[in-house]
Amino acid sequence: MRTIVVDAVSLRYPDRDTAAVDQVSLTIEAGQTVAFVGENGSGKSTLATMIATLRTPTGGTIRYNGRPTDDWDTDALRARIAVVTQEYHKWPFTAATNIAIGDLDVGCEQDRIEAAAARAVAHNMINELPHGYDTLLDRTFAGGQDLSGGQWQRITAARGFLRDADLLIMDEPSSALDPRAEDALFQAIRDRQGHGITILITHRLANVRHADRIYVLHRGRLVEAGTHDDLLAGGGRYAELFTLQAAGYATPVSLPRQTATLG
Ligand SMILES: Nc1ncnc2c1ncn2[C@@H]1O[C@H](COP(=O)(O)OP(=O)(O)OP(=O)(O)O)[C@@H](O)[C@H]1O
Repeated sequence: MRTIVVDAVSLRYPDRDTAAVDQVSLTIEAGQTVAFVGENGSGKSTLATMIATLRTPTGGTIRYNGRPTDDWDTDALRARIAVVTQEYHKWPFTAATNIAIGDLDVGCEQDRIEAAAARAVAHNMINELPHGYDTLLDRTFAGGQDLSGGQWQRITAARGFLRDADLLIMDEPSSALDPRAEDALFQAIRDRQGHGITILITHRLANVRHADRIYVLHRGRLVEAGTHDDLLAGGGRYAELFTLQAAGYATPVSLPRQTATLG
């Protein structure tokens, strides 16, 4: 994929008075990692799902390599796109099948599944399950096992890496991950930089510093765009949100002087 052009794209949900995404224009070049940031409800996921061809804009056009999405064979286009969201499905199949679920029609070798799991910090965790990759991830079956939220999120991220897609969209991929897993996942996302296009949506702004371009959305509109350094220097909304979050981490932790008495 050489370019994705988003040209004055809008989307208004049928039951809403205002547009969730309002006349947004941006261009993503081959190999770029870009981030969509902004407060809750600012339109990040809606914009990403339109770019992933999962929703149709109510205004404007999206072009892949210069051709509007309508001119593409939808299945062929979607086969080049992988989307990881917070709302994942838990399939009552093995760990391996849960990772390969979107690509079963093309067949997946075990080593590819394991490589994707490793990038998603899931490989060791799966190996520790009673039957490794063959463990059934559903407790209602004999020998089956459920996973924690963070473990499921790793399986979901592995689904995204498996396809080695031209475009990978990661929408809050780390909300349930522990700090070590989160750091490793974002390193794997950074490793794509210069190869495929990655769109990253996250509220943890420390993780978007390396993005080639950061797009800031507010009430559906694109209000700022630039690198982390550009946006910090600009002193706008991104700088405000980043500084607010960084201050939370910089504050020294003061332990309470007295231990609360239980009972
Ligand atoms: N299926 C839907 N039907 C109606 N309105 C929706 C739907 N999905 C989202 N919205 C509305 O569209 C707006 C943008 O939502 P969206 O999920 O794109 O924001 P977001 O920036 O991704 O938010 P968050 O940070 O909370 O994930 C919000 O006002 C939301 O309430």
